[in-house]
Amino acid sequence: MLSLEQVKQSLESAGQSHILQFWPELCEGERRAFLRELSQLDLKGLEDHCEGAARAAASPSASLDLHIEPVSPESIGSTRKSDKESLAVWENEGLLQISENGVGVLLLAGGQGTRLGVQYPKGMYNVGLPSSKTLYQIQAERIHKIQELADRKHDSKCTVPWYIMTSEFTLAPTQKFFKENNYFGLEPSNIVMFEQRMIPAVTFDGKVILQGKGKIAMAPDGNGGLYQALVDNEVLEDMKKRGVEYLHVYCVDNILVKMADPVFIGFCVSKGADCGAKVVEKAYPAEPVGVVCRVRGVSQVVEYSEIQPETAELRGPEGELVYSAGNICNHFFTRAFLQDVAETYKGQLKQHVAFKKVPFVDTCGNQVKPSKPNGIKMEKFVFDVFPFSRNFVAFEVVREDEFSPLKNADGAATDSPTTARNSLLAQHCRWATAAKATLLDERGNTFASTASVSAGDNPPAQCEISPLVSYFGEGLEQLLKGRTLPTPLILDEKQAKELQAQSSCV
Ligand SMILES: CC(=O)N[C@H]1[C@@H](OP(=O)(O)OP(=O)(O)OC[C@H]2O[C@@H](n3ccc(=O)[nH]c3=O)[C@H](O)[C@@H]2O)O[C@H](CO)[C@@H](O)[C@@H]1O
Repeated sequence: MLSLEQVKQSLESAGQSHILQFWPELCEGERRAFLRELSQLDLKGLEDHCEGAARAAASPSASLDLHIEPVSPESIGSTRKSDKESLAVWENEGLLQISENGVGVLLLAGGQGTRLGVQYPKGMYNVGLPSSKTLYQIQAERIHKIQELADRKHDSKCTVPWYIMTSEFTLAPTQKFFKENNYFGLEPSNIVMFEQRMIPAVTFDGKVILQGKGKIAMAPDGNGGLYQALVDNEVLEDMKKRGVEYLHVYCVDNILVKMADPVFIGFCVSKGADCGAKVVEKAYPAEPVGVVCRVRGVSQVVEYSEIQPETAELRGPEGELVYSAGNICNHFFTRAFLQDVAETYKGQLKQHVAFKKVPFVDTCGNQVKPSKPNGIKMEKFVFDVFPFSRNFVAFEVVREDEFSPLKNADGAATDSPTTARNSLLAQHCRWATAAKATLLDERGNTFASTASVSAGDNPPAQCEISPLVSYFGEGLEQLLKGRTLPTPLILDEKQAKELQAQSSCV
């Protein structure tokens, strides 16, 4: 820990002496805690950070819209447009890589979930499924299942390690939650949690904001903080030790996420890609998803907060959106590419500016909750490494099968707990129907399968299939074919065993 004198000098030379203005009022314990916090700050980089933020506030970066063009449809792989044989080849390739311990998954879970409005990590959220499973549990069970599918196919005993990037806000509660839930049956040594860095929020004129008299307003450095965090926590070394060559990076809130999706992994590997992104067709111009496109000829994502509405609304001759490749925050990276980023490109990542309402103490020491933005948070984005890729590929998937994010609290028309729950249940109904089962509602009427995702729609049948039973709908016909099943139905491992036993008796 630095001395008060050392910290004082550094703050003075960075033009930030106001940070210690309430020092005389702090008690001994508060002083110690504050000094510890300040010692951990990158005091050398503080001046640059504050000046950069002030510059960005004064002249927001020019829009990229003048230089963007869509990715050509031929350069996007697609589950919808590919024949069954190609899909099977990719799936086999992916399962092979998984069976050889070559694939890991990395969860971005450092965000604060402000829009959802909960005080705990989003992964702990229960969207109200019949099983009451949380997002973390669903994801853990998908890892279990994909390991099992790869093992069964290749007679292996593989591991898909789960890397979880957290932040100061989410690390402790996530660790506690996993421990309390016995790591959802996964081997704890195969779950690697690590923390991303935090950076100070700054006023428009470049002064660090004090959240309390002895506390700086800090925020995680964006999901692009991943690359620094990989270095800080020696994650690439851990991957190397385990033989992990391919990483599937994904965000916490998509209830339909296919962890280590063998089709996606296999597609990227067979194309020799070092970097890839799954996309879905955008639902409407203002949908809050980034778009995969080309800027000055180079593939990248333009974030929804940075594209001009006129550009987002552009339509082609058939009425389709010109910029329709919606980023679902599911990325593929080779370890070699991540190593290059860590060694060469990490420092070149763009800083994105977000204007936020940051609670602060005013000069008289009063706590203020601003009603309009008063501060700047600088963030890096995970996809900003795409331009450094030598072979970037995009892969289009079907929204109903793969994308239903939880962003907003209930009451919102989209991306809420209700829409997430309905998307999963609707998918499971489709699987059950495809496996030739008939589902009955409480009055004994037959349910039609649906792709419902809108909050206003009728809820689909309460049919939930545990990921431990089926990962993408496989293996259900032998359990369900020809059966008429009442709902609510939770098809978990126990029930699957019973159905299996009944089928073998027939
Ligand atoms: C920058 C980015 O990726 N934007 C994507 C993100 O937007 P969106 O704005 O929805 O991104 P979120 O703020 O939800 O963050 C995405 C993920 O990153 C994590 N996180 C966020 C901030 C942070 O400092 N650390 C951290 O780990 C979150 O926990 C979450 O898992 O998801 C959308 C799809 O749902 C995409 O269309 C957007 O292009």
